[in-house]
Amino acid sequence: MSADELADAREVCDARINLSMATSYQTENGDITKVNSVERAAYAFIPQTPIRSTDAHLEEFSEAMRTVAKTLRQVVEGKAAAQAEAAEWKRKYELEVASKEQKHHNVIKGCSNYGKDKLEELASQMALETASIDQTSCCGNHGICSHQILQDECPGPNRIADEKIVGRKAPFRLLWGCDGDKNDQHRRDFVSFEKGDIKTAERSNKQILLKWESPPQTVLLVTKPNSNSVLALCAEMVRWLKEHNNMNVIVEPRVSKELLTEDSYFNFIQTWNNGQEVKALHTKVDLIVTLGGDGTVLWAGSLFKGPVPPVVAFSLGSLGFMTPFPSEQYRECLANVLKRPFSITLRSRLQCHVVRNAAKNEVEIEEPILVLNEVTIDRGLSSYLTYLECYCDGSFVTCVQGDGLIISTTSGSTAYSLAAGGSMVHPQVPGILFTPICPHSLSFRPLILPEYVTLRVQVPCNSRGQAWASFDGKGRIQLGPGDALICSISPWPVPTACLVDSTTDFLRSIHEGLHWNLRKSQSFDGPPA
Ligand SMILES: NC(=O)c1ccc[n+]([C@@H]2O[C@H](COP(=O)([O-])OP(=O)(O)OC[C@H]3O[C@@H](n4cnc5c(N)ncnc54)[C@H](O)[C@@H]3O)[C@@H](O)[C@H]2O)c1
Ligand SMILES: Nc1ncnc2c1ncn2[C@@H]1O[C@H](COP(=O)(O)OP(=O)(O)OP(=O)(O)O)[C@@H](O)[C@H]1O
Repeated sequence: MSADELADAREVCDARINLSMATSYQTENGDITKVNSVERAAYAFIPQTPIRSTDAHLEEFSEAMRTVAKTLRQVVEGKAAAQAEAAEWKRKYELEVASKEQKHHNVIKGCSNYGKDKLEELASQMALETASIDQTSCCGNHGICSHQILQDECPGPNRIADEKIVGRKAPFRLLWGCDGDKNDQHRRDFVSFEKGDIKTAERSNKQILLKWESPPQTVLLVTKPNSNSVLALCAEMVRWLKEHNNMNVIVEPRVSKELLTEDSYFNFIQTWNNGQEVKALHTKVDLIVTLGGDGTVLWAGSLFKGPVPPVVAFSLGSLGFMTPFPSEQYRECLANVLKRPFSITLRSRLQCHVVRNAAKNEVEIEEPILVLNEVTIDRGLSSYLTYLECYCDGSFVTCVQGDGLIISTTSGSTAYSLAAGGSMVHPQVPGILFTPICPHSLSFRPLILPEYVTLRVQVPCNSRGQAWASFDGKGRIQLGPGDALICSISPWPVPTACLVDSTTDFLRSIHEGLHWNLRKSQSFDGPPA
């Protein structure tokens, strides 16, 4: 070895000694700065020494092996602990099952020895005890309590201990939003949660039938104007109702005049002279008969701001989506409706309020406007985009920028909303349709919201223009910046008589009225599938 080689070897040794000292220093004191300066010196030397590189790899390898060994040891120890714990839980569970069986046996034995009086006494004690056990839990006062059912165990001396076992599931109750406490029985029809298992009511046939308890006596006839054929049929029907059924007939003032001009025979018909009498109509009318198209049904509904008597709609229009009865067979149809039970569709209506300057909370209290089809908020004659802010129960829904918005009932889903791209919805489905008109957006799909929400459509204060609200295509009202329209489902539906039943009539209307999904069938002699 030359003198130079010897000097190099010494430097290597010195550096290795420094490094190991520095490492132990780090372990003992954790002084990172010092270690780093030593490491820097060491690593500066490493490229020059193949010995250092091999040592470092060996150190890393042994460290890795130590880590693997440690992990394996932990796994083995953990598995053993888990097995021991599982065995302990199994033992406890078996003990509990055995003890429960024994107690249950005792209770049944106890029960069979009790007389009826004793059982009643125990049951009432049980109710008292339960009330005192948990004063905060609900027992039907605010909703349906699941633990009302959990308490249905056979009473006996071990009742409280039993309850602990029977009531393993935490009792809970379902509460019903803002309506609070009323009408639990009605709600049980929709959802039950016996023993804490939430279950919806069985889907039986929910077709509603109307059965007269005493014969109907008064008919209101509503007819499409400006039609001689309708007036002729009206006159014929009035005669038949009077002569064959001895019924009182009420018609609109316009129709009364027309009939009396034709023949003084119609002196017996009744009509009204003012709005007060219209308001009282629902107290006198047993049945409404309409002669016309869908517009006449809408018109008849609009005469009733509260309850609506059942409507029998004869078809004398072109589409007749809501007019299932054929006018040529009016005698048979009316005879059936007057004497036998018949199916009805409860068509929900929207009640709409216009609120002026809603931003300042200046609420204008007026009678709501009721619509059977829809309320439309559009740009009217304005050439600007309508800009509308929409809220659902106080939550922001969206801003409409386009020609407008349709808020529709499910009955109205086949009218304007359908033309604007909304879904067709069976009229008995409880919902409100939210359908934009020509939105200037690629992603504005129509929505269907639950029937219990309240919608608020507001023209923002900084809107460039006005908007217009119209109700079943009529009665336009201007909405200025800051004004709002508020709508929700009215408690007063329009009950319409069905020719067959709600579903059959609906499907017949979309097939025959709208030619829904009409397509020539593919011939069978094409290429194999
Ligand atoms: N682009 C459109 O489709 C459009 C535009 C404006 C109004 N309308 C609808 O017209 C209704 C007013 O009806 P009208 O007879 O007084 O006016 P109308 O005489 O202009 O008739 C409108 C058409 O809509 C049909 N229609 C009405 N209600 C329907 C329903 N629930 N289901 C299926 N079709 C229905 C009618 O049979 C008629 O063919 C409004 O409530 C609105 O829904 C539709
Ligand atoms: N009793 C009424 N008084 C005033 N207007 C009515 C009355 N009945 C219907 N109308 C109006 O007359 C218009 C036409 O009525 P309707 O839709 O019933 O007939 P139609 O247009 O011939 O039928 P279809 O719409 O099926 O073609 C509607 O705008 C409706 O509002």
